[in-house]
Amino acid sequence: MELRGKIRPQAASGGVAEQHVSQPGTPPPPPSPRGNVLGGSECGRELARAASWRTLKQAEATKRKYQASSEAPPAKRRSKTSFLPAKKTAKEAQRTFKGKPQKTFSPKKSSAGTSDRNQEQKPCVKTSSLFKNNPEIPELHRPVVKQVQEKVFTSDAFHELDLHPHLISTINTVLKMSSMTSIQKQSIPVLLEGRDALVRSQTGSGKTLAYCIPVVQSLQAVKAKIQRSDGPYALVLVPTRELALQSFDTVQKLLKPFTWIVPGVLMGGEKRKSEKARLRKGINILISTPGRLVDHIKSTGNLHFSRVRWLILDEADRILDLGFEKDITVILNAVNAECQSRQTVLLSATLTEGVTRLAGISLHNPVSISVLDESHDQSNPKGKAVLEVSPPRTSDELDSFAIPESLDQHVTLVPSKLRLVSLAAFILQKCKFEKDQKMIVFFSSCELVEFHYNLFLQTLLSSSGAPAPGQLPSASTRLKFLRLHGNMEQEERTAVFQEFSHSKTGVLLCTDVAARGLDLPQVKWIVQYNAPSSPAEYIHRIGRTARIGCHGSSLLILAPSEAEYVNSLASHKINVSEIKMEDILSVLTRDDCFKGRRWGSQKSRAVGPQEIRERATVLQTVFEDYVHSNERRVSGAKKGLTFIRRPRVNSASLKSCVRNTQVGWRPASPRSKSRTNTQSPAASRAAQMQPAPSLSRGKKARNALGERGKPKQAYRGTARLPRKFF
Ligand SMILES: Nc1ncnc2c1ncn2[C@@H]1O[C@H](COP(=O)(O)OP(=O)(O)OP(=O)(O)O)[C@@H](O)[C@H]1O
Repeated sequence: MELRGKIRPQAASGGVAEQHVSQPGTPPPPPSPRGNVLGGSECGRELARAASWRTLKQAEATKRKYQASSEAPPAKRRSKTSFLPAKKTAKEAQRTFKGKPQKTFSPKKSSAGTSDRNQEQKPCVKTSSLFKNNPEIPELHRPVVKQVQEKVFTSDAFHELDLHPHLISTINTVLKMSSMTSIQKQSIPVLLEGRDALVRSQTGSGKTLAYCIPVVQSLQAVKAKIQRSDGPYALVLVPTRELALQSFDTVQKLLKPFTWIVPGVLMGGEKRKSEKARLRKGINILISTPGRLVDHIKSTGNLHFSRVRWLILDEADRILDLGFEKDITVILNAVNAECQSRQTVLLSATLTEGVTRLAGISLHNPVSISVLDESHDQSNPKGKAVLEVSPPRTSDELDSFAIPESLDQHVTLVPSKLRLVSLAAFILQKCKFEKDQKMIVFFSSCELVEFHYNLFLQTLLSSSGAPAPGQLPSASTRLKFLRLHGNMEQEERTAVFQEFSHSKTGVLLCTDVAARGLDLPQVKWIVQYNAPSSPAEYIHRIGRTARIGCHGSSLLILAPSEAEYVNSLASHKINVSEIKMEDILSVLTRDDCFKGRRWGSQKSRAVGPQEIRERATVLQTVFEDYVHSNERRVSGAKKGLTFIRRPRVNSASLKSCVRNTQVGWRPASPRSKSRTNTQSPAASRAAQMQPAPSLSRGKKARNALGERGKPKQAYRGTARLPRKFF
């Protein structure tokens, strides 16, 4: 089976054509009409450099030369094992741009609709050379820090607590749990005493039951039996719809023996009318996303809070971060107006400044509950929970997050042009060549998820045994791709969430909509294709694996210029070990469909860096062909790359390095309104509309939302993105 790409494997080593390297005083060549829309998040100027600034003459001459010898053009290498060729000399760069005007190549010439034979006759001028002119990958000098660890399980059984026997038997028989986790053991008795609390423990340690059990225990004990028409006794606020469904499911199970208490869920994307009808009938434990609850507070006459005894904010720091403060204020005002005393509980694996601030608003004399290990807290040698009256912690403690012991964290430094093939190679390695792997890949925007989902679906995946045109010959029936983001219809979101939850394998491409709280069983790998917006988000993303004592791994993909991000993680006591990009790409040698032409006839040739480069280029070519085969795909790719979120970093130097690499099609100056010749028209318009980068979190971030919560303009400041982005 022939690949559809027009570049012949000879070009794989990257020697066919030269790329533009900016030299002082050298006029830039005209932009290619196509540009290279691939290459991951740091497309911007790097992407522009990667575009095909080549003359037809040069390409044809090179092709003739190597076709004659049926040899691949020689790759310039620094050393035998290096994947990154030496930088161009000034002379070489001059040779590239002096002389006749540069010609560019029409997208039509690369149309995927043309036959293979036609393609062979066309000049091999299509793909930018993947392995040339990449930034050097720095040595990663990561500081080794001692991570904060928590003990997950205790040997204490639920029946040791003073709970209703039916509740205990439901926990044992329906949830199939017998012993408590550390955070449950510490929280349940305190919450049953009626105290407000801040609960912090690592991801996947059982915080949901830590609040659900006390709520159910206390409500079933209310003397005059609760009536459905009484309305809410407990309000549970969560940041995402999927988490709302998940929490509702847990509450529903716990309520099995207490049928007179009615749980209910309200969330965006559902029909308001039917929610109103359910509210009218009565919901006693109400689980909701803040926005939808505010909707009902404003428009549903019969929503009363006079009986509210519990207010629970799960993932409380997220609720604050995403600009929900205004919603929370409306909710608190509505609740306070009708009920004077209630118990408030905030939970999160990352108790941050934000949560503490929120605690200042709504908690009364709160207890801080967390589980720390003995090494972290010398005054607590047995690793018992720490119960304190707030303000509870030093800033060092607040900045360090516990990570599950059985979670192996990795990082890899990959130049922008190689990000896509590296991601694809990693997915193939884990989910095609290894058995029963379930993986989540995080991207920074809905558009990026859509783009990669469609790309992988069309190129890596086969529904039947035989690959369709445009697919790799190795397209696998074993691979399964799913996607989840905030721009999907709710029905589809729910279906995907359920499918991935119940599936043993599969790759879920998603935004941070899946980063918080979701309990998706058997996930083995978490990949972060775009750096998270903060260390806290890093913790929550990787926390989708290694839950409740299971083993899991994570991989963070960074650009060479983002290497310092590893230090930023270390300052929060997060340890990552490096995987070399070469090792990720080397998986391509396990699949003969990536063979370049010259290796085809040499069966016993040893696998070396040159062959890996060649195979990576074959894969990249398939991707580029797919994208360039129609305008819609090109614009989809550009759209995806327009909204790149930068990681939230503390040091000024890191901020500037991230600014230079993370954002796509961004003018050099963040405030500049001029359109650079690397910008797409849409991106240019978006750049002109963007709010000042000084916009900060919360209230200001909401300015980017339209009336109905839709982004009304491109939002690319340093602030957190509005929640609609996820
Ligand atoms: N006592 C227990 N024994 C066994 N499994 C438990 C116990 N408590 C909770 N679990 C299971 O552990 C998993 C993680 O629980 P949960 O989702 O509540 O964690 P979490 O701390 O809220 O995580 P996150 O911080 O990611 O939201 C769930 O599958 C839950 O059913």
